Amino acid sequence: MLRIAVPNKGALSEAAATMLEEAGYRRRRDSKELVRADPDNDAEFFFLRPRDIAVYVGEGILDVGITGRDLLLDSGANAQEIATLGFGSSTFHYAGPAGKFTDIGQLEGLRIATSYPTLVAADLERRGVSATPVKLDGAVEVSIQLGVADAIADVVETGSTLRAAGLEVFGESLLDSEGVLISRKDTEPSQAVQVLARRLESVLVARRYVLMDYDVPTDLLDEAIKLTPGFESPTVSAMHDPQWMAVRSMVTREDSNKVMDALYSVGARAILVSTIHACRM
Ligand SMILES: Nc1ncnc2c1ncn2[C@@H]1O[C@H](COP(=O)(O)OP(=O)(O)OP(=O)(O)O)[C@@H](O)[C@H]1O
Ligand SMILES: O=P(O)(O)OC[C@H]1O[C@H](OP(=O)(O)OP(=O)(O)O)[C@H](O)[C@@H]1O
Ligand SMILES: [Mg+2]
Repeated sequence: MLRIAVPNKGALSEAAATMLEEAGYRRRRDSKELVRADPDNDAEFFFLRPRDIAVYVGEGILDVGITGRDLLLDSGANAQEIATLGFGSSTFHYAGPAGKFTDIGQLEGLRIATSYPTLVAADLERRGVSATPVKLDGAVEVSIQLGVADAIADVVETGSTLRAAGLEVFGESLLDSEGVLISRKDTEPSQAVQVLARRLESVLVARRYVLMDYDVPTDLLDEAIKLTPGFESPTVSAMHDPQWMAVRSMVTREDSNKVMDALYSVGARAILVSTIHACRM
């Protein structure tokens, strides 16, 4: 039985649940359910605080989990990233009152409020800056105004929380984070974990790519398939009329309209795009 840790709430929970559902796993019935059996997939889901997930996985209590890279690093848990999941992206930055700081070195001797004290302490040490992390659970943007800190270090997604508090980032970001699949460090992920990872990777591919079909005059085939090289190689099929060929290939969703325009210019016709419901690459 594969035991999987999933964020029970917060910024990662909805996207994680949707992705698992698309990967064929059972979704929980309501947001209060903390354990969900999925016998069809020989799996059991545990809905936990994302901050705690790395600890359960690092201890080997649960086999695999979904959390944020920033939370994984801050936990110091014995867990490793085995896949990136393409949601929950954020950056992690130092910030202070607008105009006050330009350089991380200016934090020497100051207090820095953060919900990620381990991450921040490690970053300061690496930079040789001696400052004091002040651990807060959240709403760290207001801590400067309340006099418990001189600067903050926090997750920045759109930047609107910082702006609303009259703060701005300074210095380089500490890290770029996103949702990740994690397993215990120094242990080869089991077959079942590898199947889960492959299913999740397939969801990303199915979201990112479309299937493109078109007909092209046989003498223009080589020119057309340069525009749609696909993964391994495009599928080229004969048509009833020998002057035409049919081509099928995967194209990134993002590029699909440009590719269709270019194919049309080359002479391709009946260009069709379909979504990929599921795949294994
Ligand atoms: N706008 C965002 N705010 C907070 N976390 C975000 C955001 N965008 C992405 N994340 C990521 O989500 C994870 C934090 O999830 P968590 O559930 O702890 O935060 P939260 O949504 O702030 O929940 P909480 O209600 O406990 O504050 C981190 O990996 C973080 O990088
Ligand atoms: O750059 P933004 O798009 O504004 O997002 C980042 C903000 O969102 C999160 O806070 P959250 O709303 O989770 O509240 P919290 O501080 O209590 O965790 C995070 O801690 C930042 O404060
Ligand atoms: Mg939060």
